[in-house]
Amino acid sequence: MDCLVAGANFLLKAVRQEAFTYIDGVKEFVQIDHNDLYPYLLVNIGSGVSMIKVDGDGLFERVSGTSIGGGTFWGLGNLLTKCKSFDELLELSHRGNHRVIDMLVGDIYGGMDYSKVGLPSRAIASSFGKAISEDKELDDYKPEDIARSLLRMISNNIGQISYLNALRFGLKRIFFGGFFIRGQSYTMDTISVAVNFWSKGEAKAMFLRHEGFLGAMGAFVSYDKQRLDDLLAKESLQLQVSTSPPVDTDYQSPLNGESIENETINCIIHTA
Ligand SMILES: Nc1ncnc2c1ncn2[C@@H]1O[C@H](COP(=O)(O)OP(=O)(O)OP(=O)(O)O)[C@@H](O)[C@H]1O
Ligand SMILES: CC(C)(CO)[C@@H](O)C(=O)NCCC(=O)O
Repeated sequence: MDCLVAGANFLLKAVRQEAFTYIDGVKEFVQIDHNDLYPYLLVNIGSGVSMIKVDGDGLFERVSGTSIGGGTFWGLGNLLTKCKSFDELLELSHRGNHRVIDMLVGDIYGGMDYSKVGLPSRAIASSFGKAISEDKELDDYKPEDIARSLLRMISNNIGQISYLNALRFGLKRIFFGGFFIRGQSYTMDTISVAVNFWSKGEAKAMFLRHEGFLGAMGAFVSYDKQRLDDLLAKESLQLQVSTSPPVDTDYQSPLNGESIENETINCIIHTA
């Protein structure tokens, strides 16, 4: 966890366009003022989910978490859809319709909003709730609809718990990282919507371009920390970041092939 936090702190300080919001398919980079970074909530979505209040370099507390995370999506998705890989499950979820299985507020209130308590008709009243009210077996549902409901359920839940923890500690910023996100638009959109919904528009989810590599980056920078701190202080360090996948893996870039001006392939540290 030390490495995870060190990696997030380093990237947020060293990479010009590291954090971004993702709302309705629109990505907007957020300028981070190095002197006003802390405190923030770091939500790392790996197999499980850790929520960490970060107060400075090496200063952090794991304030919450949930076992319903990336491993749940992959594990339950595997059982329910029989897909063979995580990428196949994600791909399925892109094609699915969650309304087939999720019970919406409108399903309960005759297609209407439940305005009195601020719930729109399209809000999910109960994830997978329709599956109880119909005489259907698992095989009667399309794997893509199951995958979509599952992704939505898990992403919504993480977004909600994250916001409640930010509220609990008065944190203005929530950064989401971890290999579960993988720059996937639907995942990010759902988390953003959840944070927006539960905060009544007060908070915005922010994502990290190098979300899957926070721990590795932290381990790297912690190896010779004093030297890196000196270099950062002198601003003689440039980090060039990848917007393209490494050649020998099937890793999908968080930017889905998009490139950002003047930034190049691979994570290279120049010490000028
Ligand atoms: N190609 C992939 N194969 C398997 N899982 C993937 C893939 N891409 C993304 N994931 C997601 O990443 C999750 C694992 O993330 P990560 O490697 O960060 O977790 P971890 O280090 O095992 O978890 P934790 O932080 O709980 O210790 C998987 O559960 C899955 O949801
Ligand atoms: C157990 C760890 C910290 C391992 O990295 C992670 O998987 C996690 O945060 N799981 C969630 C545990 C919980 O808070 O219920």
